Amino acid sequence: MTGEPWSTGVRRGPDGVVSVAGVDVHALAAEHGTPAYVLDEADLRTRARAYRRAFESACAQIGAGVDVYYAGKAFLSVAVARWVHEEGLRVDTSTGGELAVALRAGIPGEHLGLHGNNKSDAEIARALDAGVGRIIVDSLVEIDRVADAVAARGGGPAPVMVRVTTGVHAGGHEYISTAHEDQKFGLSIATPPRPASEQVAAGPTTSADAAVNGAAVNGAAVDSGAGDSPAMCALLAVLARPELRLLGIHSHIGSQILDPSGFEVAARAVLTLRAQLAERTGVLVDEVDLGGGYGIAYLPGEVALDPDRIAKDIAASVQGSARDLGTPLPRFSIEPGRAIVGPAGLTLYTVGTVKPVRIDDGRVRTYVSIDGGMSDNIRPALYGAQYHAEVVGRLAGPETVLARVVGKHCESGDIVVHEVQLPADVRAGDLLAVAATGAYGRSMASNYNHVPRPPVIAVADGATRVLVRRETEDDLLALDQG
Ligand SMILES: Cc1ncc(COP(=O)(O)O)c(C=O)c1O
Ligand SMILES: N[C@@H](CCCC[NH3+])C(=O)O
Repeated sequence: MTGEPWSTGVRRGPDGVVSVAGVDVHALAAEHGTPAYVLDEADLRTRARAYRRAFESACAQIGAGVDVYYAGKAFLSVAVARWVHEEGLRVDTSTGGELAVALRAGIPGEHLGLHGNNKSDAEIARALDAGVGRIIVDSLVEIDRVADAVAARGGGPAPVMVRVTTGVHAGGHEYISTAHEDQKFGLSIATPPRPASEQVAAGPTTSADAAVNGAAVNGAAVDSGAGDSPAMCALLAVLARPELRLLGIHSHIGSQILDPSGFEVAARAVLTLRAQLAERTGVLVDEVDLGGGYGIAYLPGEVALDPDRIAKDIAASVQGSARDLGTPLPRFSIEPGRAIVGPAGLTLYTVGTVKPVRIDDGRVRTYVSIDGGMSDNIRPALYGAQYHAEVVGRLAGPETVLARVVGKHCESGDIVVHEVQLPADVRAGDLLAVAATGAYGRSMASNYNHVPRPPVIAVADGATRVLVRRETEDDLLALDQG
């Protein structure tokens, strides 16, 4: 039991007992209880460093600068924000809550970004107070909202990027693919076909007018009047507001991407838009962000994207596109989340019941119920995501059964692992670990059925440390006003 999908600190001893970074699972369970998210600090740091180094070296080869932002939505705590920052990454946040964690960690504002398709005025104000390095605007109406907030408080212009959608559809599930057109994120680079009746409508006379006019209709307008794409309208709208400094263009094409070709297509599309804006206005934006989405291994035999390979490929395609377009290279950034924290985590559970169930084709499926479930890992229920599990507290015989690992919630879709071979003698009291749960496990956890959320325990050099404590029933009841 070494190698993917387990973190690099995971070992199985001769007695069959698994340890993480030198701490065995019995000690973990005795000290912290189950279920518990267990995070291998050295593994996480190594991955953060690997992404930064891979992109720095690939970008140095082509003469471009690069920043790597850790996408905090995958999992953020004060310690994790500090670790990734110590490893030279910046932090990308997508809500006021994530921003609060990053600020509590002491990350300087200029190393933070704020995303979100519906930022509140309070979130925008907090980002401006913190002096974040970039606010990624996601709609036309938000451009005015941010600019008005800057105008009201005075001070220098706020650095913004415009999030665009390139039409590239990539990723593991429709819900986690974010750059195709029929979804809520970003502004499309495609020019919408205009009904013939509108084609002779008099357009505004300048780019700035066009942008402002395009942005004015409750944020619903998608055309400046000059036949522009929503993305171009947004870029022009930003340039039209002196309270904003247009830093660059942002594109995130999806998540859990294992076929890297989508990144190259998106890079070309974004650089083309950058060149078009320069031709139109004389403004060549400095930065291009190609988002996150780098896929990891969830099952034995799956192969994660290799940071060195992907960095070289993306750098080459940025270089090729810039050359073809005759524009200088931009500074360049990426936002991996899952690839940094996903493989570093596992969830440790205790088996409660084992129930053989005869299924349609006459086979028997062994339902193994653990002490957590969809409240600590919603991904199988939400996306049909696949995970791998093993009995980790003892040696098991060679015989296995077809098992389904299920939770304790009142929901038949409460499945944590759809299908896995477990030891035939799997039984109550067994410790069971599910691999690669570091990303989007705790961060998407809920209190369904009033189940308190598990703690996040960091392990390093044979010692454990509670990063996020276990919730208690008292925590839940404290919210209930009677
Ligand atoms: C804008 C943005 N950046 C970065 C990420 C991180 O993605 P991942 O965790 O797949 O790397 C996401 C989530 O998909 C995102 O929406
Ligand atoms: N939450 C998603 C990924 C993030 C998608 C949003 N950008 C997952 O668990 O895979």
